[in-house]
Amino acid sequence: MPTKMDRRCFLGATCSTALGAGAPWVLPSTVFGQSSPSNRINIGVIGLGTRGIPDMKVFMQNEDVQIRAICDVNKASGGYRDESTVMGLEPALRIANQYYAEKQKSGTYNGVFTTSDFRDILERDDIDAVALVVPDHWHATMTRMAAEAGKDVFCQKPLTLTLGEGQEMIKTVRKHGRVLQTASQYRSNCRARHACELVLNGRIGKLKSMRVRIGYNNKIGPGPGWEPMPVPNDFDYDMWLGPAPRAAYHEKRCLYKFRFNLDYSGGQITNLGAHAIDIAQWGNGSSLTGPVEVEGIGAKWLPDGSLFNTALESTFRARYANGVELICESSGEAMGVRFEGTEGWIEFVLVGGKFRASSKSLENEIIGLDEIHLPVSNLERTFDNPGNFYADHVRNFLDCVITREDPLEPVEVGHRTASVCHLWNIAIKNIGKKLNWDPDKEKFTNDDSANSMCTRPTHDWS
Ligand SMILES: NC(=O)C1=CN([C@@H]2O[C@H](COP(=O)(O)OP(=O)(O)OC[C@H]3O[C@@H](n4cnc5c(N)ncnc54)[C@H](OP(=O)(O)O)[C@@H]3O)[C@@H](O)[C@H]2O)C=CC1
Ligand SMILES: O=C1CO[C@H](CO)[C@@H](O)[C@@H]1O
Repeated sequence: MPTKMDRRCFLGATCSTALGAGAPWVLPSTVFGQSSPSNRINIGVIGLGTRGIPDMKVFMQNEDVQIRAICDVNKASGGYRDESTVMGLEPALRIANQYYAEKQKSGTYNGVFTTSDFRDILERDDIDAVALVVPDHWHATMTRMAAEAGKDVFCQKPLTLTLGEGQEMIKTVRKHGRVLQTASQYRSNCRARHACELVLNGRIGKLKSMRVRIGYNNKIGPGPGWEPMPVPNDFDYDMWLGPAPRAAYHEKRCLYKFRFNLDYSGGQITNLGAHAIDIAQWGNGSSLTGPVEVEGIGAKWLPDGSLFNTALESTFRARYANGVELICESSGEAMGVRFEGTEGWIEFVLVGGKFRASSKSLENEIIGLDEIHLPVSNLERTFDNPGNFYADHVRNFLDCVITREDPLEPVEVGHRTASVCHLWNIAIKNIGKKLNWDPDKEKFTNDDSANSMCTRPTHDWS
């Protein structure tokens, strides 16, 4: 007999109508029999930095996965988020070879293909899917090319660099019948899902507002007058820049810090907003749409000419067609989302995965069979033990590669989450203006200059 919490997760899985996300159909991995090599899902990992090496390990630990190929423009260096850890192509290759050598008990393994040009991976017939763990300015281009090459895609968040990229990605992924999972892994967290199901089922009355907190910039960049640095040996800087504008090299432009330059990312607004706003969108039932009005309340930047040009901190407000208000701000408190309703509140703190609510009994609340249930990636998880939900999110992708169902965060949903982050960035460049946003047409209806910020020219890198 399932416990209360077991039962809730179980119901969530089986009754899912997947508000804003395709219903998952989780196939047991026994479908692969002995996981014979011919039945394995062959993966290429592109980008082996701060997140890429951990992602490769998560994929590798699935019995039915074979890492066939890896790609990075950097052979090896330190200076990523954890400055002293050496990452890049060579350390990743050592990790993969050692893993497979130990598994085969042969002592050696040399079966992983390496390259600094991701197109070499896309043209291989033996690759089923790619994990794109590269800076944000590459996500759209690599997704499009991977889909055209017939590969399924696990793409890191934020799915896009600009608002304009999303529809093209959706079109290409759907045209080629590919599975795409956005790596906003909190949708695989049992507590985040419970919070959203409670909100969607009216347990805090009518939802009035959502308060999102994200962190401040966590790195320091050089100020005005910074001096370019020589491009390191064994680093293909042109291929790192790719579709972004040409720019003089500085180590703080790359290696994790790309987040703080608008040519490659959107600062913490897109970096962390892609997690926290994703959960707000889920709980509001707006995963496939967006707000109708947005407003920048305040922002601080570094002096002009600094290498880092994303907002240091900011506050943003938006309103949805259902009347719900979204208030987002930079904060020293742990990243979180607080849903406030007419009869109570619920908060999900992403860092540490904590659930808080106006009433303790909400933790144990059961969602009935005839109520709204959100999709689940791992039926075993319970509220008391959300487990390794990142691994569950990856597994959900792999299951969908087999079943051809949509995963928890398909391309449309990843695009809409990223869009709210981009609206935040555009709004804080237009402080004092209330911008009306048409989420169907994906256009501002009262400001042409804001519309011009939805797309950017790209460099012809090929
Ligand atoms: N879901 C999550 O929790 C997390 C998601 N992320 C996301 O992952 C992505 C990567 O971030 P992160 O790992 O921190 O960044 P890093 O800079 O640490 O790593 C990115 C890697 O990709 C390499 N790279 C860049 N361009 C190319 C290219 N054209 N072909 C092959 N490799 C390339 C980089 O090379 P080089 O070493 O030379 O810079 C680097 O090794 C981001 O979109 C980020 O938002 C990151 C952390 C957590
Ligand atoms: O997605 C992410 C999760 O958290 C990290 C910070 O701790 C981010 O930098 C990263 O991009």
